[in-house]
Amino acid sequence: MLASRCFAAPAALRSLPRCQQHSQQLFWRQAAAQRIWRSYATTSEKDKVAKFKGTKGSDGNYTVTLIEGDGIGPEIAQSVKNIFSAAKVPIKWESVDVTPIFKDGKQVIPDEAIDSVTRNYVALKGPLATPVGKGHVSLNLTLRRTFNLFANVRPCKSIAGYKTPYDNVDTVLIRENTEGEYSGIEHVVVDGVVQSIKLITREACERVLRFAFQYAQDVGKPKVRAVHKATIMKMSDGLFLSIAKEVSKEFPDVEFDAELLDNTCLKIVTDPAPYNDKVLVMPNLYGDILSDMCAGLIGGLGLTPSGNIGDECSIFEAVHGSAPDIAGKALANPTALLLSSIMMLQHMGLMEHADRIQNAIFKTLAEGKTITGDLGGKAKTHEYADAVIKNLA
Ligand SMILES: NC(=O)C1=CN([C@@H]2O[C@H](COP(=O)(O)OP(=O)(O)OC[C@H]3O[C@@H](n4cnc5c(N)ncnc54)[C@H](O)[C@@H]3O)[C@@H](O)[C@H]2O)C=CC1
Ligand SMILES: O=C(O)CCC(=O)C(=O)O
Ligand SMILES: [Mg+2]
Repeated sequence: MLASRCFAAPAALRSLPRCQQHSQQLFWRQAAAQRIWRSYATTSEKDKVAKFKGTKGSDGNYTVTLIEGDGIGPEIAQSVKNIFSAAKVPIKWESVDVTPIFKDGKQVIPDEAIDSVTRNYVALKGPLATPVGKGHVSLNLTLRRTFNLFANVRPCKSIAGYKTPYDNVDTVLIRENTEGEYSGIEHVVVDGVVQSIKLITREACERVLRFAFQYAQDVGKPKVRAVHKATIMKMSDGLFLSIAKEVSKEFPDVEFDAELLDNTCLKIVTDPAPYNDKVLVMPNLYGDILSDMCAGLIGGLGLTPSGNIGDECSIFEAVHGSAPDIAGKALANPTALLLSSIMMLQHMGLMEHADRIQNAIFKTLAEGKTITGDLGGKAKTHEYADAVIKNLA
């Protein structure tokens, strides 16, 4: 179905040489799915936006797509399901499998999965493993592009009661989520020489930067800082930076500055406190790396959530991957996926449920009696989830 949908790749891509366009075909074809415009003739703008934040069925439940994912995915997804069920959250999960299938000689995500997210607007996703080198392209990236989830919001906040070298980390990183170094446009120039293209477009920069300024305003962070390396990538990061300056003029109440990525890395691990009043916004790969680094400041990848936000659909997922080293052993910390599901509930406007579950998570972590191995505890994944359920009371 996807392959047959007509979708024009952006002009910036069409102008690339043929061989480079080719490696992008999967992404752009799947991006066609988010072009299946629905008719809003009878829907007001306000209703339209509300609709994208989940639709309530006649039984009072919202249907949310669930992609359990690989490795530790099913174990941590089970914790979320158990806790949501105990907390009587009005959500019905629609589980889908995104294992790529061959279609017209290409590997694509099954239509059922694409259709489910398109229909429900909101999804929770476990980690999806990407093979190193040869093999299918990242399904994480494919999903982000398919649904045009242009902003990846990655908050990272110290957990009360869990001691790390810093008690006061409160960073928010917003990562451009559809292009940049993740574009996957690579080819062999001659034997022994390969080229990888960092594609940056004005359109994608503008939308993520505008989102970052708006986000800062909405959550009361007074500053936005663009993190870049425009000293070296003068054209690509240079474009990102110059658009950041332009967009900043639309938000006179938000202070704007910029910092070189390597300097940010040094300064944030030396003292994260000066970053608490800022939203950091950056090209794709920088956000990927910096968000894992920030997770290290508060206790690791078991604790950091994220949201992939688009104009229509949104997919919430942990920052971490499939953790093959601990998969199937009930050692995984489900907190990161749980906090992602809290971001999802907040996005859907289900604030009371979000607060109640979040309080139970933080109480369980602060008590420190039933925490998982990554945090120095002995609890199995399900034992921690059971402790959270007890703390819902
Ligand atoms: N968004 C996604 O779905 C992501 C997928 N990946 C994929 O995951 C696979 C594995 O990648 P890695 O580099 O090993 O990164 P990873 O994030 O899966 O694991 C890194 C380290 O953190 C630990 N860890 C991660 N999550 C944890 C949790 N919830 N509880 C306790 N410990 C946890 C792991 O045991 C491992 O030691 C790769 O195939 C990669 O492509 C990686 C990052 C994000
Ligand atoms: O798709 C992948 O394999 C990696 C994704 C990733 O590391 C991330 O989104 O943070
Ligand atoms: Mg990553």
